[in-house]
Amino acid sequence: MIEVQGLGKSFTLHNQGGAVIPVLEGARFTVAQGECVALTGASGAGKSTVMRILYGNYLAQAGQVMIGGVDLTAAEPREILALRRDTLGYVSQFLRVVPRVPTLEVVAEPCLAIGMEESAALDRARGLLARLNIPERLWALSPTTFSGGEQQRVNIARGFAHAYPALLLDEPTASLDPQNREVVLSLVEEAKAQGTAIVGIFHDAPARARLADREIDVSAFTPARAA
Ligand SMILES: Nc1ncnc2c1ncn2[C@@H]1O[C@H](COP(=O)(O)OP(=O)(O)OP(=O)(O)O)[C@@H](O)[C@H]1O
Repeated sequence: MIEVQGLGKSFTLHNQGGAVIPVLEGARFTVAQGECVALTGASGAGKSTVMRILYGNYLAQAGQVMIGGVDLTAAEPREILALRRDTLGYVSQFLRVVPRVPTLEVVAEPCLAIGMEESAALDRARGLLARLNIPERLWALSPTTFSGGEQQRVNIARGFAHAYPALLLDEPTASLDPQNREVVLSLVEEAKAQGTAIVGIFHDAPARARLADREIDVSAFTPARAA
């Protein structure tokens, strides 16, 4: 489902004399349907950079990233948007929403975007919000004023609304209480069971041990630095 080959990435700091920071070289891995792969490696090794390349936010200088038949290193912006709508989900700790849109619509939106009937999309959103313990009195309000933990849970509900074939998880259990952490772990397990290919960063080591079938240490892809 996800195939990374010969991936290379460096950053050029144009406002700092054009300094070049090489981060990845020759990165390669694959993630099959129903498999969860955890990215590991010390801080600064490049975990977030790999995730951003996989989501099409950063462009790689070398290599290929195939997700659901689309090569992200060569795709047009509209192809990336279509991939994100249909195939590739991303759950981070942080919610980014349009102000004034009610929570229920925020969560239902990915299902509406793929053409699901409105009543089914709203049912799905209600089910996820209830499961993630967002009080029903909040569903008609915009999540912009919610607490950090509530926003994180709304974001998770939105990320799991549509059963994406591929899913990127950036610390999905960070700062959750034990009960909601357990709900999120179950959602990830259900997605795996449905065949979703998952790449995640989990600083929560017990969560990583439970969910990940394999770990990939991205420091193996650090370019050899000239002495
Ligand atoms: N937009 C950017 N511009 C310049 N350098 C960047 C950029 N993004 C990442 N880097 C550099 O790439 C390297 C890898 O960073 P990255 O955030 O991917 O590491 P990480 O493994 O996710 O670290 P952490 O566990 O601390 O989040 C770092 O040296 C960082 O400074």
